[in-house]
Amino acid sequence: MVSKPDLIKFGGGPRKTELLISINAALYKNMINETQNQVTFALQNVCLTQDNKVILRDVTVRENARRIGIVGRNGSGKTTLARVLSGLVAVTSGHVEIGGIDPAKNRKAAINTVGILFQNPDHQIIFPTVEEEIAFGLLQQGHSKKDAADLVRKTLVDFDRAHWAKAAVHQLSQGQKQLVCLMSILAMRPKIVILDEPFSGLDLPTKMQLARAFTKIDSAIIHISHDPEHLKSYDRVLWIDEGALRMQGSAEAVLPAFIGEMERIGEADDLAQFTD
Ligand SMILES: Nc1ncnc2c1ncn2[C@@H]1O[C@H](COP(=O)(O)OP(=O)(O)OP(=O)(O)O)[C@@H](O)[C@H]1O
Repeated sequence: MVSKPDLIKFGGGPRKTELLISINAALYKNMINETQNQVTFALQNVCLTQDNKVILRDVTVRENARRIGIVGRNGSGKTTLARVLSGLVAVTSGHVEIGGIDPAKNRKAAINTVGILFQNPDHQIIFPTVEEEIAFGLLQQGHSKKDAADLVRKTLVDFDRAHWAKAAVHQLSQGQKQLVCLMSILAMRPKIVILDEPFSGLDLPTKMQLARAFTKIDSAIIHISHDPEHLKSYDRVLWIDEGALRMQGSAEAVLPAFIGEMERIGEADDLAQFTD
């Protein structure tokens, strides 16, 4: 369990659905701000073992792009990699650098460098009202109460949600809570935003609305997903398989290879197997 101060505010369906998501991906790509920053990160021989289980296996990778996707099956290690990149988890061996820092060793710099949007907003939100939730990260960054309040207001206005300031978070829908988490992260102006399965559990209209909110992200983006549809428009994609880097390259190169392998596995019945 990650403590709140460490929870840096960063975190073959029906054809019609696929079509809508594709349209949305195209819309998203066109709306992306061309001045967006790039993510630079490098992992050198990164291994991570937790509770005697090897989760990341000798991952060596270097990337420098505006938007990087990370794809992989359930349990392949994507979320763990996101935690490593944000500095929430220290590696067992190897070296991690993102945005010019080692995020686990330099926590203060990490708060200003990387924001992470988690899969489940209920794991991220702890304050009763929207404005308190957004203010928290800003206060952690060292802003005065007044500056934090101004930045909260500005962020809400940027998202056309000024009327949400006093709203009780527990009364919001999952999609609305996810948007609160996103606003909390962006208010802090991180250089890099990590999105960890941000559409998980959301219905299609909510996904589309959240995807539009992502277009307001000027920071570089690392987007983690098991669904290749979400990463089609990304500059670079890493495929993580059983804790190791299986492939890296353009979305056009990696995603078809990933889909082919997923279909091959889907034809078989590996759900029958137990893993260690
Ligand atoms: N603290 C831990 N101790 C032991 N095993 C863990 C721990 N955290 C994660 N794991 C295991 O490590 C593997 C990778 O988990 P992780 O959550 O990083 O995968 P993921 O690709 O994000 O999966 P999903 O898509 O299902 O969210 C899984 O088998 C998980 O059960």
